[in-house]
Amino acid sequence: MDSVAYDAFVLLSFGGPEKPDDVMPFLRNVVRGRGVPEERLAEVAEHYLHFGGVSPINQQCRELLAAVRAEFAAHGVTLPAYWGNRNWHPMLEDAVAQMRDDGVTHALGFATSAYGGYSSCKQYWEDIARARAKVGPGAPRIDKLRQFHDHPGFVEPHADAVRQALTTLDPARRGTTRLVFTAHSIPASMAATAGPDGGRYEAQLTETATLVHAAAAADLPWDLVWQSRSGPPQVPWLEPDINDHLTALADKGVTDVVVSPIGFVSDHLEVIWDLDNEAADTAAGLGLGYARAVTPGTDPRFVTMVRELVEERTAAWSRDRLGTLPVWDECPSPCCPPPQRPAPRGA
Ligand SMILES: CC1=C(CCC(=O)O)c2cc3nc(cc4[nH]c(cc5[nH]c(cc1n2)c(C)c5CCC(=O)O)c(CCC(=O)O)c4C)C(CCC(=O)O)=C3C
Ligand SMILES: [Fe+2]
Repeated sequence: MDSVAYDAFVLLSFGGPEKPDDVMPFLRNVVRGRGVPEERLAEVAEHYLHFGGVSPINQQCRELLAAVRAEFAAHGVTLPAYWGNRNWHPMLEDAVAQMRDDGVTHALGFATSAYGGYSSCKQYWEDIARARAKVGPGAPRIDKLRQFHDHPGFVEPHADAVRQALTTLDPARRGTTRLVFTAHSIPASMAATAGPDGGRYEAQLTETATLVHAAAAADLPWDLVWQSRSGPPQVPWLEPDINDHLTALADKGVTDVVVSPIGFVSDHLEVIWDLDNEAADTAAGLGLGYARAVTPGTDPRFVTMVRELVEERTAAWSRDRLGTLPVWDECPSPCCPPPQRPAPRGA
Protein backbone atom coordinates (compact mmCIF):
# COMPACT_ATOMS: atom_id res chain seq x y z
CA MET A 1 0.00 0.00 0.00
CA ASP A 2 1.15 3.53 -0.72
CA SER A 3 1.49 5.95 2.11
CA VAL A 4 1.24 9.62 1.31
CA ALA A 5 3.47 12.18 3.01
CA TYR A 6 0.90 14.14 4.94
CA ASP A 7 2.07 17.22 6.82
CA ALA A 8 -0.95 18.21 8.95
CA PHE A 9 -4.15 16.98 10.60
CA VAL A 10 -7.39 18.96 10.55
CA LEU A 11 -10.51 18.42 12.65
CA LEU A 12 -13.61 19.10 10.53
CA SER A 13 -16.83 19.81 12.37
CA PHE A 14 -20.26 21.37 12.22
CA GLY A 15 -19.72 24.46 14.37
CA GLY A 16 -22.13 26.06 16.80
CA PRO A 17 -22.92 29.47 18.30
CA GLU A 18 -21.03 30.64 21.38
CA LYS A 19 -23.17 33.64 22.33
CA PRO A 20 -26.76 34.76 21.74
CA ASP A 21 -25.87 37.08 18.82
CA ASP A 22 -24.27 34.16 17.01
CA VAL A 23 -27.45 32.09 16.96
CA MET A 24 -29.34 33.48 13.95
CA PRO A 25 -26.29 33.99 11.69
CA PHE A 26 -25.18 30.43 12.53
CA LEU A 27 -28.62 29.03 11.70
CA ARG A 28 -28.71 30.93 8.41
CA ASN A 29 -25.36 29.38 7.52
CA VAL A 30 -26.66 25.89 8.34
CA VAL A 31 -29.75 26.16 6.17
CA ARG A 32 -28.38 28.27 3.28
CA GLY A 33 -30.42 27.29 0.25
CA ARG A 34 -32.06 24.31 1.95
CA GLY A 35 -35.69 25.44 2.19
CA VAL A 36 -35.96 25.12 5.98
CA PRO A 37 -39.05 27.17 7.03
CA GLU A 38 -38.59 30.31 9.15
CA GLU A 39 -40.85 28.84 11.89
CA ARG A 40 -38.50 25.91 12.28
CA LEU A 41 -35.49 28.26 12.50
CA ALA A 42 -37.22 30.34 15.17
CA GLU A 43 -38.00 27.18 17.14
CA VAL A 44 -34.40 25.91 16.90
CA ALA A 45 -33.11 29.37 17.88
CA GLU A 46 -35.14 28.98 21.09
CA HIS A 47 -33.35 25.70 21.84
CA TYR A 48 -29.99 27.47 21.56
CA LEU A 49 -31.18 30.47 23.58
CA HIS A 50 -32.39 28.09 26.29
CA PHE A 51 -28.67 27.35 26.78
CA GLY A 52 -27.68 31.03 26.75
CA GLY A 53 -27.02 30.98 23.00
CA VAL A 54 -24.06 28.65 23.52
CA SER A 55 -23.85 25.30 21.76
CA PRO A 56 -21.56 22.86 23.52
CA ILE A 57 -20.13 21.62 20.21
CA ASN A 58 -17.20 24.04 19.82
CA GLN A 59 -15.95 23.39 23.35
CA GLN A 60 -16.25 19.66 22.68
CA CYS A 61 -14.12 20.13 19.56
CA ARG A 62 -11.50 22.08 21.55
CA GLU A 63 -11.34 19.23 24.04
CA LEU A 64 -11.11 16.59 21.32
CA LEU A 65 -8.38 18.57 19.54
CA ALA A 66 -6.37 18.88 22.76
CA ALA A 67 -6.76 15.15 23.41
CA VAL A 68 -5.73 14.28 19.84
CA ARG A 69 -2.64 16.51 20.12
CA ALA A 70 -1.65 14.74 23.35
CA GLU A 71 -2.30 11.34 21.78
CA PHE A 72 -0.17 12.24 18.74
CA ALA A 73 2.65 13.51 20.97
CA ALA A 74 2.57 10.36 23.10
CA HIS A 75 2.84 8.14 20.01
CA GLY A 76 5.34 10.00 17.89
CA VAL A 77 2.82 11.34 15.35
CA THR A 78 4.34 14.68 14.42
CA LEU A 79 1.49 16.22 12.38
CA PRO A 80 0.38 19.65 13.61
CA ALA A 81 -3.38 19.67 14.32
CA TYR A 82 -5.80 22.35 13.03
CA TRP A 83 -9.57 22.76 13.35
CA GLY A 84 -12.20 24.29 11.09
CA ASN A 85 -16.01 24.19 10.98
CA ARG A 86 -18.69 24.17 8.30
CA ASN A 87 -21.14 26.64 9.82
CA TRP A 88 -19.48 28.74 12.52
CA HIS A 89 -16.14 30.08 13.70
CA PRO A 90 -13.50 28.87 13.63
CA MET A 91 -14.42 28.41 9.96
CA LEU A 92 -12.63 25.91 7.78
CA GLU A 93 -11.45 28.57 5.33
CA ASP A 94 -9.58 30.32 8.14
CA ALA A 95 -7.93 27.06 9.15
CA VAL A 96 -6.96 26.43 5.51
CA ALA A 97 -5.46 29.93 5.23
CA GLN A 98 -3.50 29.32 8.43
CA MET A 99 -2.25 25.98 7.10
CA ARG A 100 -1.11 27.66 3.89
CA ASP A 101 0.73 30.36 5.90
CA ASP A 102 2.39 27.60 7.94
CA GLY A 103 3.59 25.85 4.78
CA VAL A 104 1.22 22.86 4.97
CA THR A 105 0.77 21.18 1.58
CA HIS A 106 -1.34 18.07 2.21
CA ALA A 107 -3.51 17.51 5.29
CA LEU A 108 -5.63 14.65 6.59
CA GLY A 109 -9.12 15.61 7.77
CA PHE A 110 -11.15 13.93 10.51
CA ALA A 111 -14.86 14.79 10.37
CA THR A 112 -16.95 14.49 13.53
CA SER A 113 -19.39 12.15 11.84
CA ALA A 114 -18.99 8.40 11.55
CA TYR A 115 -21.31 7.72 8.64
CA GLY A 116 -21.78 8.08 4.91
CA GLY A 117 -24.36 10.27 3.21
CA TYR A 118 -24.57 13.86 2.07
CA SER A 119 -24.74 15.72 5.42
CA SER A 120 -22.41 13.36 7.26
CA CYS A 121 -19.72 12.82 4.65
CA LYS A 122 -20.06 14.40 1.22
CA GLN A 123 -20.81 17.86 2.59
CA TYR A 124 -17.48 17.81 4.45
CA TRP A 125 -15.77 17.21 1.08
CA GLU A 126 -17.71 20.19 -0.27
CA ASP A 127 -16.63 22.26 2.74
CA ILE A 128 -13.02 21.41 1.92
CA ALA A 129 -13.44 22.37 -1.74
CA ARG A 130 -15.17 25.64 -0.83
CA ALA A 131 -12.54 26.56 1.76
CA ARG A 132 -9.67 25.78 -0.63
CA ALA A 133 -11.29 27.79 -3.43
CA LYS A 134 -11.70 30.74 -1.07
CA VAL A 135 -8.06 30.61 0.02
CA GLY A 136 -6.90 30.18 -3.57
CA PRO A 137 -3.31 29.50 -4.70
CA GLY A 138 -1.21 27.69 -2.12
CA ALA A 139 -4.19 26.19 -0.28
CA PRO A 140 -3.16 22.74 0.95
CA ARG A 141 -4.81 19.61 -0.39
CA ILE A 142 -6.98 17.90 2.23
CA ASP A 143 -7.95 14.23 2.21
CA LYS A 144 -10.65 12.95 4.52
CA LEU A 145 -10.21 9.97 6.84
CA ARG A 146 -12.55 7.07 6.33
CA GLN A 147 -16.02 6.62 7.82
CA PHE A 148 -15.55 4.95 11.20
CA HIS A 149 -19.00 3.64 12.17
CA ASP A 150 -17.61 0.17 12.93
CA HIS A 151 -14.26 1.10 14.49
CA PRO A 152 -13.88 -0.40 17.98
CA GLY A 153 -12.84 3.04 19.25
CA PHE A 154 -16.35 4.28 18.33
CA VAL A 155 -18.41 1.16 19.06
CA GLU A 156 -16.90 0.30 22.46
CA PRO A 157 -17.47 3.69 24.13
CA HIS A 158 -21.08 3.60 22.90
CA ALA A 159 -21.45 0.06 24.28
CA ASP A 160 -20.01 1.04 27.68
CA ALA A 161 -22.35 4.01 27.79
CA VAL A 162 -25.35 1.72 27.21
CA ARG A 163 -24.20 -0.55 30.05
CA GLN A 164 -23.73 2.46 32.30
CA ALA A 165 -27.17 3.88 31.44
CA LEU A 166 -28.78 0.50 32.18
CA THR A 167 -27.41 0.60 35.73
CA THR A 168 -29.66 3.60 36.42
CA LEU A 169 -32.84 1.67 35.52
CA ASP A 170 -34.72 -0.81 37.71
CA PRO A 171 -33.20 -4.27 37.10
CA ALA A 172 -36.49 -5.88 38.15
CA ARG A 173 -38.01 -4.40 34.96
CA ARG A 174 -35.24 -5.59 32.62
CA GLY A 175 -37.71 -7.96 30.93
CA THR A 176 -39.70 -4.96 29.68
CA THR A 177 -36.73 -2.67 29.00
CA ARG A 178 -35.89 -1.66 25.44
CA LEU A 179 -32.73 -0.35 23.80
CA VAL A 180 -33.48 2.53 21.43
CA PHE A 181 -30.74 3.76 19.10
CA THR A 182 -31.11 7.20 17.55
CA ALA A 183 -29.49 9.17 14.77
CA HIS A 184 -30.23 12.44 13.02
CA SER A 185 -33.13 12.04 10.63
CA ILE A 186 -32.38 12.99 7.04
CA PRO A 187 -34.66 13.47 4.03
CA ALA A 188 -35.81 10.09 2.67
CA SER A 189 -34.36 11.02 -0.73
CA MET A 190 -30.97 11.73 0.88
CA ALA A 191 -31.11 8.35 2.63
CA ALA A 192 -31.95 6.63 -0.66
CA THR A 193 -28.91 8.14 -2.40
CA ALA A 194 -26.40 7.79 0.47
CA GLY A 195 -23.23 6.05 -0.71
CA PRO A 196 -22.47 4.68 -4.17
CA ASP A 197 -25.29 2.10 -3.99
CA GLY A 198 -27.76 4.05 -1.86
CA GLY A 199 -28.99 3.38 1.66
CA ARG A 200 -25.52 3.60 3.20
CA TYR A 201 -26.44 5.88 6.12
CA GLU A 202 -29.14 3.49 7.36
CA ALA A 203 -27.05 0.39 6.59
CA GLN A 204 -24.09 1.69 8.59
CA LEU A 205 -26.29 2.81 11.48
CA THR A 206 -27.91 -0.63 11.51
CA GLU A 207 -24.45 -2.22 11.61
CA THR A 208 -23.32 0.05 14.46
CA ALA A 209 -26.55 -0.64 16.38
CA THR A 210 -26.08 -4.39 15.91
CA LEU A 211 -22.49 -4.18 17.20
CA VAL A 212 -23.34 -2.00 20.22
CA HIS A 213 -26.36 -4.16 21.08
CA ALA A 214 -24.30 -7.37 20.94
CA ALA A 215 -21.56 -5.86 23.11
CA ALA A 216 -23.74 -4.10 25.66
CA ALA A 217 -27.15 -5.68 26.13
CA ALA A 218 -27.66 -8.69 23.87
CA ASP A 219 -30.75 -9.76 25.85
CA LEU A 220 -32.71 -6.58 25.13
CA PRO A 221 -34.87 -5.99 22.08
CA TRP A 222 -33.70 -2.92 20.14
CA ASP A 223 -34.81 -0.44 17.50
CA LEU A 224 -33.18 2.24 15.40
CA VAL A 225 -35.19 5.47 15.22
CA TRP A 226 -34.64 9.10 14.23
CA GLN A 227 -34.45 12.50 15.87
CA SER A 228 -34.04 16.21 15.12
CA ARG A 229 -36.10 16.29 11.92
CA SER A 230 -35.78 19.57 10.05
CA GLY A 231 -36.95 20.71 6.62
CA PRO A 232 -40.38 21.61 5.25
CA PRO A 233 -43.22 19.33 6.44
CA GLN A 234 -44.16 18.23 2.91
CA VAL A 235 -40.73 16.61 2.38
CA PRO A 236 -40.52 13.04 3.76
CA TRP A 237 -37.71 12.36 6.26
CA LEU A 238 -36.67 9.09 7.93
CA GLU A 239 -39.24 7.88 10.46
CA PRO A 240 -40.29 7.03 13.11
CA ASP A 241 -39.32 10.01 15.22
CA ILE A 242 -38.08 8.98 18.66
CA ASN A 243 -41.01 10.68 20.41
CA ASP A 244 -43.63 8.79 18.37
CA HIS A 245 -41.64 5.62 18.88
CA LEU A 246 -41.64 6.00 22.68
CA THR A 247 -45.42 6.35 22.57
CA ALA A 248 -45.73 3.17 20.51
CA LEU A 249 -43.40 1.31 22.90
CA ALA A 250 -45.38 2.38 25.96
CA ASP A 251 -48.57 1.14 24.25
CA LYS A 252 -46.87 -2.24 23.78
CA GLY A 253 -46.07 -2.64 27.47
CA VAL A 254 -42.45 -1.47 27.47
CA THR A 255 -41.67 0.10 30.88
CA ASP A 256 -38.13 1.45 30.44
CA VAL A 257 -35.87 2.65 27.64
CA VAL A 258 -32.16 3.21 27.21
CA VAL A 259 -31.60 5.74 24.47
CA SER A 260 -28.24 5.44 22.71
CA PRO A 261 -27.42 8.28 20.28
CA ILE A 262 -25.09 6.30 18.01
CA GLY A 263 -25.57 8.91 15.29
CA PHE A 264 -23.30 11.33 17.14
CA VAL A 265 -19.78 11.59 18.54
CA SER A 266 -20.43 14.18 21.28
CA ASP A 267 -23.24 15.42 23.52
CA HIS A 268 -23.94 18.53 21.44
CA LEU A 269 -27.17 20.48 21.29
CA GLU A 270 -29.15 17.99 19.23
CA VAL A 271 -28.45 15.45 21.98
CA ILE A 272 -28.98 17.58 25.07
CA TRP A 273 -32.09 19.31 23.72
CA ASP A 274 -33.80 16.70 21.57
CA LEU A 275 -33.05 13.76 23.90
CA ASP A 276 -32.41 15.08 27.41
CA ASN A 277 -35.25 17.58 27.10
CA GLU A 278 -37.82 16.54 24.51
CA ALA A 279 -37.58 12.74 24.48
CA ALA A 280 -37.09 12.64 28.26
CA ASP A 281 -40.30 14.70 28.66
CA THR A 282 -42.15 12.39 26.30
CA ALA A 283 -40.98 9.38 28.31
CA ALA A 284 -41.97 11.02 31.61
CA GLY A 285 -45.44 11.77 30.24
CA LEU A 286 -45.80 8.10 29.29
CA GLY A 287 -44.51 6.86 32.66
CA LEU A 288 -41.48 5.22 30.98
CA GLY A 289 -38.19 4.85 32.84
CA TYR A 290 -35.63 6.70 30.72
CA ALA A 291 -31.83 6.67 30.59
CA ARG A 292 -29.75 8.35 27.90
CA ALA A 293 -26.36 6.85 27.12
CA VAL A 294 -23.49 9.31 26.65
CA THR A 295 -21.58 9.71 23.38
CA PRO A 296 -17.81 9.07 22.96
CA GLY A 297 -16.71 12.71 23.44
CA THR A 298 -13.06 12.43 24.51
CA ASP A 299 -13.16 8.79 25.61
CA PRO A 300 -9.50 7.66 25.36
CA ARG A 301 -10.49 4.82 22.99
CA PHE A 302 -12.13 7.32 20.65
CA VAL A 303 -9.07 9.56 20.74
CA THR A 304 -6.86 6.55 20.03
CA MET A 305 -9.14 5.73 17.11
CA VAL A 306 -8.41 9.13 15.57
CA ARG A 307 -4.68 8.39 15.74
CA GLU A 308 -5.20 4.89 14.33
CA LEU A 309 -7.21 6.29 11.42
CA VAL A 310 -4.31 8.64 10.71
CA GLU A 311 -1.83 5.77 10.90
CA GLU A 312 -3.94 3.72 8.49
CA ARG A 313 -3.03 6.41 5.98
CA THR A 314 0.45 7.60 6.99
CA ALA A 315 1.90 4.22 7.97
CA ALA A 316 -0.41 1.99 5.90
CA TRP A 317 -1.79 0.30 9.01
CA SER A 318 -4.50 -2.27 8.42
CA ARG A 319 -8.01 -1.18 9.28
CA ASP A 320 -9.24 -1.96 12.79
CA ARG A 321 -12.94 -2.61 12.34
CA LEU A 322 -15.76 -4.80 13.61
CA GLY A 323 -18.26 -4.69 10.75
CA THR A 324 -18.46 -6.12 7.26
CA LEU A 325 -19.88 -3.29 5.13
CA PRO A 326 -17.38 -2.02 2.59
CA VAL A 327 -15.23 0.94 3.67
CA TRP A 328 -12.82 3.03 1.63
CA ASP A 329 -10.45 5.99 1.87
CA GLU A 330 -11.59 7.82 -1.26
CA CYS A 331 -15.37 7.89 -1.68
CA PRO A 332 -16.37 6.33 -5.00
CA SER A 333 -17.70 8.86 -7.44
CA PRO A 334 -20.49 9.73 -7.93
CA CYS A 335 -22.07 9.35 -4.52
CA CYS A 336 -24.28 11.22 -2.06
CA PRO A 337 -25.73 14.01 -4.24
CA PRO A 338 -26.87 17.15 -2.40
CA PRO A 339 -30.58 17.30 -1.58
CA GLN A 340 -32.89 18.87 -4.17
CA ARG A 341 -34.23 22.23 -3.06
CA PRO A 342 -37.99 22.04 -2.66
CA ALA A 343 -39.77 23.97 -5.43
CA PRO A 344 -40.96 27.40 -4.29
CA ARG A 345 -44.64 27.40 -3.35
CA GLY A 346 -46.87 27.79 -6.38
CA ALA A 347 -44.08 26.89 -8.84
C1 LIG B 1 -26.99 13.72 9.31
C2 LIG B 1 -26.86 14.95 10.18
C3 LIG B 1 -26.03 15.12 11.27
C4 LIG B 1 -25.08 14.10 11.86
C5 LIG B 1 -23.76 14.14 11.15
C6 LIG B 1 -22.86 15.31 11.51
O1 LIG B 1 -22.67 15.56 12.69
O2 LIG B 1 -22.35 15.96 10.58
C7 LIG B 1 -26.25 16.44 11.77
C8 LIG B 1 -25.56 17.00 12.86
C9 LIG B 1 -25.81 18.23 13.45
N1 LIG B 1 -26.83 19.09 13.15
C10 LIG B 1 -26.70 20.20 13.95
C11 LIG B 1 -27.54 21.33 13.92
C12 LIG B 1 -28.50 21.56 12.93
N2 LIG B 1 -28.86 20.75 11.88
C13 LIG B 1 -29.83 21.36 11.10
C14 LIG B 1 -30.41 20.89 9.94
C15 LIG B 1 -30.12 19.65 9.31
N3 LIG B 1 -29.32 18.64 9.79
C16 LIG B 1 -29.27 17.61 8.88
C17 LIG B 1 -28.55 16.41 9.02
C18 LIG B 1 -27.60 16.17 10.01
N4 LIG B 1 -27.20 17.04 10.99
C19 LIG B 1 -30.08 17.98 7.77
C20 LIG B 1 -30.29 17.14 6.54
C21 LIG B 1 -30.62 19.24 8.03
C22 LIG B 1 -31.52 20.07 7.15
C23 LIG B 1 -30.77 21.21 6.51
C24 LIG B 1 -29.61 20.73 5.66
O3 LIG B 1 -29.88 20.03 4.66
O4 LIG B 1 -28.47 21.03 5.99
C25 LIG B 1 -30.09 22.64 11.69
C26 LIG B 1 -31.06 23.67 11.11
C27 LIG B 1 -32.22 23.90 11.96
C28 LIG B 1 -33.08 22.66 12.12
O5 LIG B 1 -32.77 21.83 12.97
O6 LIG B 1 -34.05 22.58 11.39
C29 LIG B 1 -29.28 22.76 12.82
C30 LIG B 1 -29.20 23.91 13.80
C31 LIG B 1 -25.54 20.06 14.78
C32 LIG B 1 -24.99 21.10 15.78
C33 LIG B 1 -25.48 20.84 17.16
C34 LIG B 1 -24.95 21.89 18.11
O7 LIG B 1 -24.99 23.10 17.82
O8 LIG B 1 -24.47 21.50 19.19
C35 LIG B 1 -24.98 18.85 14.46
C36 LIG B 1 -23.73 18.22 15.03
FE1 LIG C 1 -28.34 18.71 11.70
